[in-house]
Amino acid sequence: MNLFQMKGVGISFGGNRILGHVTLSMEPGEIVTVVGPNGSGKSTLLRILVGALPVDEGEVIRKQGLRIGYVPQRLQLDPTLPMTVSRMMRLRRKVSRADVSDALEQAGIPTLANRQMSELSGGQFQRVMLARALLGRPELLILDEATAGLDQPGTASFYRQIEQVRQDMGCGVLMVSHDLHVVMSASDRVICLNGHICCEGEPSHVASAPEYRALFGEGTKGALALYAHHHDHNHTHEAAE
Ligand SMILES: Nc1ncnc2c1ncn2[C@@H]1O[C@H](COP(=O)(O)OP(=O)(O)OP(=O)(O)O)[C@@H](O)[C@H]1O
Repeated sequence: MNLFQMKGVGISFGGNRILGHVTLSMEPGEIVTVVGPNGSGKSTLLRILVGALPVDEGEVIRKQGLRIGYVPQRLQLDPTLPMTVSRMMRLRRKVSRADVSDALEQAGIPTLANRQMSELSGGQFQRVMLARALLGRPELLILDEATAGLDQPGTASFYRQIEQVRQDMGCGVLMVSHDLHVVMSASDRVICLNGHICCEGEPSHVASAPEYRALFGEGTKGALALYAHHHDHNHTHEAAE
């Protein structure tokens, strides 16, 4: 049974058609990444799936009772507001301290429960967001640019954690990412979006597809080289773990 099926989905905002003819489904345990240029409708696609936006065309069928965990693009917290990680995790729903502790463990940050949110590194903050999304034991985990602002080691480490979560919990993972180099190694399937699905398939297939090359550049010889990053300086860095 698919986690969801989107059939011919389209949506417009103020007369502008943002997405059209989107047909997409996912199986349990799959890791699927959506890539595409800015404004190509990636976040809109995720928000449709979460149920936050009604579609104008087509239909979205979710597995009955599908449990979704959502990590939004950016959550702003007032840094002057004292709040521990544990309190933040229990804000929205009634959960036990044991559940919080399990979720933090799953997210790879077992020792952070009593830390202040304002003291966390970017990587640690995103793992708290991940832990929060895991509280409801999702069958589908949806992440919208969860690694935005993290450096390369932080990003790679975050994706390794996602892979671990998938193994431990068996959930499907649908994410939007601009980290093409990691996407290609961390995903089972890549969807290339630009108002419609331009191409999709295994990472190696998508990386060599002309539609993908047209969007992300010809000279990359695949995505791996695209975001190559050389360090010629040293700096101290507080990683997520
Ligand atoms: N609620 C809304 N009302 C009007 N326009 C919207 C709304 N949500 C998104 N849009 C527009 O739809 C288009 C696609 O936005 P979306 O956020 O889905 O793109 P994206 O691919 O996630 O972009 P990015 O990579 O920059 O995050 C943009 O032009 C955006 O301005």
